[in-house]
Amino acid sequence: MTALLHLTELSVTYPRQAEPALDAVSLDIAPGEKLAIIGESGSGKSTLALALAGLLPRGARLSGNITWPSLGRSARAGADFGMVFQDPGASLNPVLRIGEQVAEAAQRHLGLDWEKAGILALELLGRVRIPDPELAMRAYPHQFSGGQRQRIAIAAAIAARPRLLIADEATSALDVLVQAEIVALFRDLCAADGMALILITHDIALAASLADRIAVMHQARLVELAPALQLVETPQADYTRHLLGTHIDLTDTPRIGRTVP
Ligand SMILES: Nc1ncnc2c1ncn2[C@@H]1O[C@H](COP(=O)(O)OP(=O)(O)OP(=O)(O)O)[C@@H](O)[C@H]1O
Repeated sequence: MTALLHLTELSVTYPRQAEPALDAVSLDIAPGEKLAIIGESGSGKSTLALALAGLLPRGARLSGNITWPSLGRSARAGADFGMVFQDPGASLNPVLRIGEQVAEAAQRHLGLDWEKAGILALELLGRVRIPDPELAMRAYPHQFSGGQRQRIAIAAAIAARPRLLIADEATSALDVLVQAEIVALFRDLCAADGMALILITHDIALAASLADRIAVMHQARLVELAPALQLVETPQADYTRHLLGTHIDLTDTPRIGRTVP
């Protein structure tokens, strides 16, 4: 199958830094694939996401290649890929009504008129299970809980039907129940729309329960990339074994549904 996204030897060095924050990372993502990227704080996960979204700060040096083989051209932010972050406040405008924010994404990227974009926004709010979408369209971000704001940010990010959603710690600030709902939403969106997902997380159990494959980052490098259960059950890299050993007790992780030998 033609890859959706292909990274070759991608490296990033931030201004005034001697060491790269991302060091020669190569990987493919298939259309519809759910890839989790795990690793300790500072290992380069967000840098990878920012690099492929074209959002690195000015002065950052990027080398290597990012191609989108199944698109046959470079990807457009918002249209071909969307992003959601840990803080939905980063992507929602506090003084714009929810309906306008979601409709604006549809209008801009799909070229819909306001009326059609509004109808789509209403449908999207229903799809991400915001209660009473009609009322929500006229409300402002502060009138919603953190979990609901994250759902709204997801609705805006998927308004243009992107081929890829990048979720950078998008569930880490939420309580466990709300987190599970957002994860179920990601799963539904990928299954229904064939959308691919890059899920950046510290939570190995979450990665193992949702992702098709898991990439492990350590000190700017990709140290292991394997199907999720294989990586959890038979990790190859010493660092992955260390991470699994220190961060979760897999014998006590019902979300994975298996135990490590
Ligand atoms: N704008 C920046 N300028 C300079 N250094 C940066 C910048 N952003 C990140 N870094 C550094 O790059 C390295 C990788 O950071 P990055 O945020 O990609 O890691 P991460 O794995 O996403 O961490 P976390 O899980 O804490 O978000 C770290 O050493 C970090 O301090």
